[in-house]
Amino acid sequence: MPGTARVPRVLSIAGSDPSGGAGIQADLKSIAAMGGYGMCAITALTAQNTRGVTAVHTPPPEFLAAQLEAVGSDIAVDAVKIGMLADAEVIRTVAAWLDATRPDVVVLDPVMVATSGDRLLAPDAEEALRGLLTRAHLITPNLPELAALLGEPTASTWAVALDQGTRLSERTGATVLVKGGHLAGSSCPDALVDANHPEGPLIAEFGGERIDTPNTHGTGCSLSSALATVQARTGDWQRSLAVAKAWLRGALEASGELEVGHGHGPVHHFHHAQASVPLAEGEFTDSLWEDTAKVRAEIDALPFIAELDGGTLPEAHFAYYLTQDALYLNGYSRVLARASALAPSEEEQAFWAEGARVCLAVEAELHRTWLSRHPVQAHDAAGQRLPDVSPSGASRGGAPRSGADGAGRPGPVTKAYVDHLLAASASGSYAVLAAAALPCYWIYAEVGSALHARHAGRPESGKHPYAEWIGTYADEAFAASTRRAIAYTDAAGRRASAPEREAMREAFMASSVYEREFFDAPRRYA
Ligand SMILES: Nc1ncnc2c1ncn2[C@@H]1O[C@H](COP(=O)(O)OP(=O)(O)OP(=O)(O)O)[C@@H](O)[C@H]1O
Ligand SMILES: Cc1ncc(COP(=O)(O)O)c(N)n1
Repeated sequence: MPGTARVPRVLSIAGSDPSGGAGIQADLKSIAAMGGYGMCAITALTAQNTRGVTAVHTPPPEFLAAQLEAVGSDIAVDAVKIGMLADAEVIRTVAAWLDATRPDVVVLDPVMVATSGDRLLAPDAEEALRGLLTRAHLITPNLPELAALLGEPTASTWAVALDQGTRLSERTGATVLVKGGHLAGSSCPDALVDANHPEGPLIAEFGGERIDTPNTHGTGCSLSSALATVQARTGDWQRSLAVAKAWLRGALEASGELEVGHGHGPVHHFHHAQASVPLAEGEFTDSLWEDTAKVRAEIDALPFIAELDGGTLPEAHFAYYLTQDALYLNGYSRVLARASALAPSEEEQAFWAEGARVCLAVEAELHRTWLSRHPVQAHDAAGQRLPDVSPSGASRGGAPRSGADGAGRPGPVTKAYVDHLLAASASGSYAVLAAAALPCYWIYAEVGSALHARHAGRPESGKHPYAEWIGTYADEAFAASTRRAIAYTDAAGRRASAPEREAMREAFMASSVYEREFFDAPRRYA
């Protein structure tokens, strides 16, 4: 019975296209894309590419019969898709096999002429092809093929096409998929026509806008084999077409990403699965890092970095930076504690918990040392120059802190950054939270080690007002933690679903932008 196979075993009986866009190559990709197990019996070999067909070789029909026998004698076939048949002998071979096996789902794409205009069926084989139509459950001709099968001129309007489809359905007893791909104009409708429906003739139309792309090589092959596969799962042509058509639309839209050939290129059969392609270790976080190249270049070019490096950073800016850093660390500590709570392994749980503890220790140390030497000015830069952005002047940690105690108030960047991290915590996704938390490790470590390396190479470094601070950037323990944070985020990314990976990408980018803003905040708000 059709409509029961979880992984439908689908046999394509069709020609080979070595350029991979049409024929059995397109069929196998489409069947796999729809969750089926693809098989193929090759009717003919073509030499073709996206520009056209240069040669066709049709092996002896006995060899096709041997392929069909080999598959059919061993494997249950849930659905069959038939494509290029080359000549009348091949058609007779396929007809005999269908009569002997009577598959539950037979989709016949009556391939006659390629998109390029090259013939794929001998002219004298058209009559034999008409004879095969009655053995199909669904026939999927394009408009010129529909007309040729009826011996009529090609329809130039959708109404005439539907009328022709109805008559072909009447004559063959099959359902006909009338395809609007060859119509002129901006719409590209399809319709399932069943003239023999027990409750009267049925025409189910599926509208669609034409996608502006030259990459239409193999659309008919792909749609028919996708339909055969989904039909084996659902047993319902309308539901199957809705799925296959939406998928094909995405494949046409994403076709430009493939950059295959110079003529009519193929569609992107696995566009929907691109984001869940298995990744090698480090590949995901490398791509996150690559995404933020521009933001990181902007950080390197900030006056704050050059002034810190050159020792010319105004002390008020440095004090503002330290104050905000302490406030940030308090919020960040809570975020890391949440990462610990969500972590999938004890090793990761302990890592983030230790990170949370270290943040509080560093915050306390900042107050004890640097902030006592570089106090925030009495007017509290963040609180005075800007409206207080935190309700009740509370720090991210929730403990009320006024400017008067010297701890300062979170500036707009600190607040926005920590709020973004807290939102990632609230998402409930460990992967998204790890991606949001990572730039604070990774970008800080990179900026710090570059600054430290530049500074250490200079002889006058001893007289530098920020030399001691820059010295803290050479912390090997922090570099090691950064490597572990990268590895855990990478592993989470490799496990993540496609939408979760996308959310990770967005979270990492947003945090990287906040890193840039954080370094620039003293100039703007101190
Ligand atoms: N530019 C396009 N935009 C949107 N849908 C399209 C476009 N071109 C073709 N299609 C869709 O692709 C499917 C195949 O249609 P088409 O009429 O091109 O068949 P075909 O000529 O048999 O295909 P092939 O190019 O493989 O020979 C149909 O569902 C059609 O609506
Ligand atoms: C082997 C083979 N089968 C079918 C087609 C039709 O596809 P299109 O019309 O998109 O060229 C083809 N070109 N090659």
